[in-house]
Amino acid sequence: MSPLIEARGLTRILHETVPVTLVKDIDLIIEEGEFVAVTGPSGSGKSSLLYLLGLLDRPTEGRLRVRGRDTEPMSEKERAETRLATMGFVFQFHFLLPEFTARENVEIPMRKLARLGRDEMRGRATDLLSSLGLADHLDKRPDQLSGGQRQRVAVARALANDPPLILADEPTGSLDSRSSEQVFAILDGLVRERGKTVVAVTHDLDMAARMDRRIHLVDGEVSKEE
Ligand SMILES: Nc1ncnc2c1ncn2[C@@H]1O[C@H](COP(=O)(O)OP(=O)(O)OP(=O)(O)O)[C@@H](O)[C@H]1O
Repeated sequence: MSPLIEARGLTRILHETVPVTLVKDIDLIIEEGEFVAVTGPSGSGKSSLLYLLGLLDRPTEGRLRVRGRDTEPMSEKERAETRLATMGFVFQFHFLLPEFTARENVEIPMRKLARLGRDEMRGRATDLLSSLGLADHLDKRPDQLSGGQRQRVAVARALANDPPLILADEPTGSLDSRSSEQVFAILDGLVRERGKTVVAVTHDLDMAARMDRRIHLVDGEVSKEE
């Protein structure tokens, strides 16, 4: 079976007045069921790499395959469809829509994929939120939830379409240690119990040490993999 993600020579250069290299010549294979940390100093290209893997940005050189499919010839529409069906995103700041409830925020990606009927979407959002300990908060808006609860809603939203891959950018970066531990345990459980693949950017080296593999970036290049 093809790896979930296969990057070869992945490079992203911004062509400003002076060219800025965000990531350079990255070779990376991510198999299903792995929990992978992306670490490195501030400005080393961690988020840029995650955006490329998540088809939110296009490389200027190199190749990226998702489940064996070359992403280069894909149209924007195909990229968006691949993203919706294959990936869920969790960012440092939850980016929930403030005017919608927790349940509605989880339903939104399902509506975009349009695979399920209304009742099924509602049922699935309820189940996902309940499985993350939020059964009593389904109808609350983000401003009525704590930081840790909001981030759990964001995880539920990332799982809305049951994607094999979760890409997380500092998912615990804005949380206190107890909420961080909860969110980490949820991500870990997704890998261990539900066979998901999680790639998480983190500054937290203790957390990275508990993942399966670490990719360390310096100046946009992989300096160490362990
Ligand atoms: N739009 C842009 N214009 C100019 N420089 C940029 C732009 N986006 C990113 N950069 C630069 O590219 C480099 C990589 O940025 P990136 O956000 O990927 O790093 P990071 O490792 O995720 O950093 P942090 O840990 O601080 O979030 C940084 O030096 C950043 O300043």
